[in-house]
Amino acid sequence: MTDTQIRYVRPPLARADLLREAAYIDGAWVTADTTLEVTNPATGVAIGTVPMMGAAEAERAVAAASAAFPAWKAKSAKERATILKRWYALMEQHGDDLATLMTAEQGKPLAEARGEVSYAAAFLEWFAEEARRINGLTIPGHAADKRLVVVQEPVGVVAAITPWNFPAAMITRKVGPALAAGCTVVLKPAELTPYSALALAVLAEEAGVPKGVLNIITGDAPAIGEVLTTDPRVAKFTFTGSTPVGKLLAAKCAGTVKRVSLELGGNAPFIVFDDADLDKAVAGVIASKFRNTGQTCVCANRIYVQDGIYDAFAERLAAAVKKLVVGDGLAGETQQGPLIDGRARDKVIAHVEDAVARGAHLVTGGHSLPGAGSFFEPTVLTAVPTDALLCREETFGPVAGLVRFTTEAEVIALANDTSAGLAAYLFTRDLSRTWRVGEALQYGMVGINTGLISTEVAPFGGVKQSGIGREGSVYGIRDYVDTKTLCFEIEAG
Ligand SMILES: NC(=O)C1=CN([C@@H]2O[C@H](COP(=O)(O)OP(=O)(O)OC[C@H]3O[C@@H](n4cnc5c(N)ncnc54)[C@H](OP(=O)(O)O)[C@@H]3O)[C@@H](O)[C@H]2O)C=CC1
Ligand SMILES: O=C(O)CCCC(=O)O
Repeated sequence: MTDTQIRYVRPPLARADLLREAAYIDGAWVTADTTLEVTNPATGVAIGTVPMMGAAEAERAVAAASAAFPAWKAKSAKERATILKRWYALMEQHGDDLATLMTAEQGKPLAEARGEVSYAAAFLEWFAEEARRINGLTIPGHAADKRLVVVQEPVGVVAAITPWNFPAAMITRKVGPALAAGCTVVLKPAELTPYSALALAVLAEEAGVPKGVLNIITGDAPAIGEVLTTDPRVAKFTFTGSTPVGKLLAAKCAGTVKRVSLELGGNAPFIVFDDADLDKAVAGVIASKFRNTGQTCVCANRIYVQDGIYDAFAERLAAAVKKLVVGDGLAGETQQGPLIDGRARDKVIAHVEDAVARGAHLVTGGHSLPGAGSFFEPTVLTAVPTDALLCREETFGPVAGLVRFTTEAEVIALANDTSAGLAAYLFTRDLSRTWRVGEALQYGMVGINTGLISTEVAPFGGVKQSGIGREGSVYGIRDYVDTKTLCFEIEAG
């Protein structure tokens, strides 16, 4: 056995070459003198390394994307769509391997990882279809000799920075529309989950994505980010991650007036009215709050339950949460994997301790689990005060905090009392109330009698400080095109 085999525990893959320990620049796999280790959060054991790159490699990647842009833009929409469809098919074909890799580096249960692979692939399929519908407009001329035509052109080189919680879907949701529109891309994935991104590059290459069209670099986030947000060759910057980092990077983009899309943190209210179907509402909380062990920006963060059903709801929710199986995501029965790292677990602990110190009651869970993995028990708290951290900040963990409310007006005010505006949920059988409350909630997305709102066909994005722009759907391509007006003057015959 070699040193590497002893030190690193590789996930079992049918195609071992999907695990790449190199970055992908200008169609070549590139290593670096220094490396970063990638760790399995369920075991605390390293999987392998990726190159520690910085500004120089970021500049090379931008140069490659810039050089590749004219030829990629010049391809017909159908040619680009054909390549994207092949990439989609390869993702599905190797879906089990991609899921295993994702679970190993990110921790989510294997079934959830397989679901994310299909969700991620669906963005490639969807935007392959959209590539051929980036239609323009003709406008009646403003004078007898004038003709106006509007065309949509690719913005150019796109720089993308993505997070660890959805290591594949956050990539294809950006790269799919970018490539469909005719843009080229430089992507920096999260350092905690780079292998899913690099495996996608392996499949993109096999699908026929030409060299330079997609570049993936790993390493020093601030150094790479500095280039991606300031280099004048980059036309657009797209980011999913925390609100403070998003704000910082968006500010840097101002210097070269880049187009900016941001998908930032949420603080989702989940409202259960007296007339709700309780079983459905409990299932909704499990789906929304406990998806990816509570680590999504659309996870329910504050659960408002109306007086009349509060106690019954709390009891049923606690019973459902107690049944959740916690463990290594690679084990078949696991429903809740580890948190991404010790820092994430410390944040969850702090939120629970803060709520309890302010008078909340711990109904189930509430503790981290011993061992090398960053596990935290699925938790339910009742009587959470609205000034608790659990209500004020994104917890990003498996903690359901219940708050009692009495009137519709009161809960709308509570729900909107935040600078975030990504997702909200409401459960009621009253049709008029679904419209009233749905319209009153200041959020980019509202789930009505459902805890799952994500699909490639619907626009995803937030209002207020949760972001700018929309991903997925027919709207998702708009962030990757510039609108150009052609104004013709014609001579009389
Ligand atoms: N909207 C969402 O979906 C997400 C929200 N979050 C929220 O953020 C909290 C913290 O998570 P965290 O992982 O720290 O999120 P970050 O915002 O720090 O990370 C997201 C991405 O930004 C990169 N990044 C971080 N700092 C810089 C920088 N200065 N310049 C360029 N790129 C940078 C990261 O790189 P690297 O990994 O290499 O450091 C990663 O690729 C979570 O608890 C959650 O509340 C987190 C992830 C996703
Ligand atoms: O947490 C995120 O950043 C994105 C949520 C995943 C999704 O539902 O699309």
